[in-house]
Amino acid sequence: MRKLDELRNELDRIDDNIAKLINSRMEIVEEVSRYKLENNTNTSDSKRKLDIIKRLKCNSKEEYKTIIEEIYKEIFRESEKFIENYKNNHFLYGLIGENLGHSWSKEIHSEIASYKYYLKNINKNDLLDFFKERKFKGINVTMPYKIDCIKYLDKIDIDAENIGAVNTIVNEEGVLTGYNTDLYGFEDSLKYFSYSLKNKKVLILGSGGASKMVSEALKRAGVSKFQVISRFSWPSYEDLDNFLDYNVIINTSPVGMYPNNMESLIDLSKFSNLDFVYDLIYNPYKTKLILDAEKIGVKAVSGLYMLVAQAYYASELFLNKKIEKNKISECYKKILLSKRNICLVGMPGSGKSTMGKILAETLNRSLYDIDIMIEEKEGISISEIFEKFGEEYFRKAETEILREISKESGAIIASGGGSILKEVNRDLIRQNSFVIFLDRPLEKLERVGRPLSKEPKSLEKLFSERYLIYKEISDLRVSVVENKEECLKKILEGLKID
Ligand SMILES: Nc1ncnc2c1ncn2[C@@H]1O[C@H](COP(=O)(O)OP(=O)(O)OP(=O)(O)O)[C@@H](O)[C@H]1O
Ligand SMILES: O=C(O)C1=C[C@@H](O)[C@@H](O)[C@H](O)C1
Ligand SMILES: [Mg+2]
Repeated sequence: MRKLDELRNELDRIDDNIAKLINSRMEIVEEVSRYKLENNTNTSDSKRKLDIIKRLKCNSKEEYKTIIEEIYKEIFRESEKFIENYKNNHFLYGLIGENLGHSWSKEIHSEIASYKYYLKNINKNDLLDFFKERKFKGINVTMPYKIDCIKYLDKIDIDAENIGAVNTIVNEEGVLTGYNTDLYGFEDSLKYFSYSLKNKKVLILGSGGASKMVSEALKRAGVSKFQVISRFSWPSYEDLDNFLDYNVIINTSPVGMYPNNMESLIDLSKFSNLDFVYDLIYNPYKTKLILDAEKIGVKAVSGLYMLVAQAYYASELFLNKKIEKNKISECYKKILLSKRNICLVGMPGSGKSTMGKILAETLNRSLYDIDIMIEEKEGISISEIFEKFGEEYFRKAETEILREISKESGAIIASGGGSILKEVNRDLIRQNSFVIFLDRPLEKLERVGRPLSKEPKSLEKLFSERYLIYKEISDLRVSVVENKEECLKKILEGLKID
């Protein structure tokens, strides 16, 4: 038998190795912490932990299995503690709320200032601890905590107090002050879009924190009358007939917000004096309410500019310094460009798939080629779908796919040539897309494998039926030059991307 000293020396060597390995493990855990902070991911994955313990026990001697289990439980506990602490210590600037998957605030703040800004989902039950610890320097607050958070503050700014909701909190040496920069963002947006609410009769849809903010803004703007419409009390959406002479509708409710795109509770055509619609929602860029307003020629504004402007004012408060005002419109334009899809429309064979692919590669964005997606789903070619099931079947499949794809942000969409014939498809495309019409001379259009334009005569007919619709739906018309690189250049110039 070996002597005790000898055995202890052996243990020391093994411990050195274990400590080295634990250090290496913790370095990875630190990377995981960073990843989880950046991506707003929750810490614990119980199934994964159980699987690991099971695997490690499999590789261990029968009499050591429990030891392995206990040691690993401890390693997991400590690692989780480390991750939680890391996330709390590094969450200096950011947004708290309940479902932040939809938020664009991270990108916006990184355009406006140089601090790192993170998103943090918090459960109602953890709110108290979060504010007790108060490790952050400056945060934004969104649904559903804009009202609830007030009780944790030490001070509240007068405008936020009048509104009764807070979206910005600054921590100055442990003292928390609440502000409402949504108000200033909203007011700025009206100036940017040159609309004055003075002497207007305004309907506000929704009765939450954002509705309170808009009510305050309306008082400050000197509106002649305003009315909040709420699902829960009088007047509700059933009572709208009493307000059909109103001039302005402002939606502060989440109806129509991603992922419930295309929902609206209002029939705008009934309103006789409507001249302005404002939807505070920014994803989708154009809600159904906005698309409907545009269709009847009513000026309509989306929530994106306001979102950028409120972030700008929050940034000034976080940093306690002035930031150049032109940052707002610069950032607005950048975010609009990066978050809107680019949808290519045009005649069959005009180059939508080809230029879509090149654009996606150049801009490093996802590509959705609707025709290809239908072929993949059905397992046969477009020509075969037409032959076997007819055009109506194809059109249905096209709308179904568009309904999902058009909710995306920042993607390239190669649409089917005839998709713009249906109003629902036009709405789906326009909600989030910058639409580019690839206008290619008739004689250059490829006709092979395209059931509706096989014959020259039918191609001419399609052209006369569709040309005006392509022009009307598009934000940009590009005359296709017979050189793909030149064509790409023209598209990028139109988009103003260098
Ligand atoms: N700018 C261009 N210069 C030269 N050739 C081009 C250009 N754009 C597309 N092409 C060619 O034109 C043909 C048709 O292009 P493509 O298949 O991309 O059209 P499409 O609009 O997607 O058609 P469909 O509506 O049938 O899906 C292809 O052979 C492609 O290589
Ligand atoms: O969705 C978002 O990212 C936000 C929405 C509004 O509540 C803002 O007040 C908040 O600052 C950020
Ligand atoms: Mg194509």
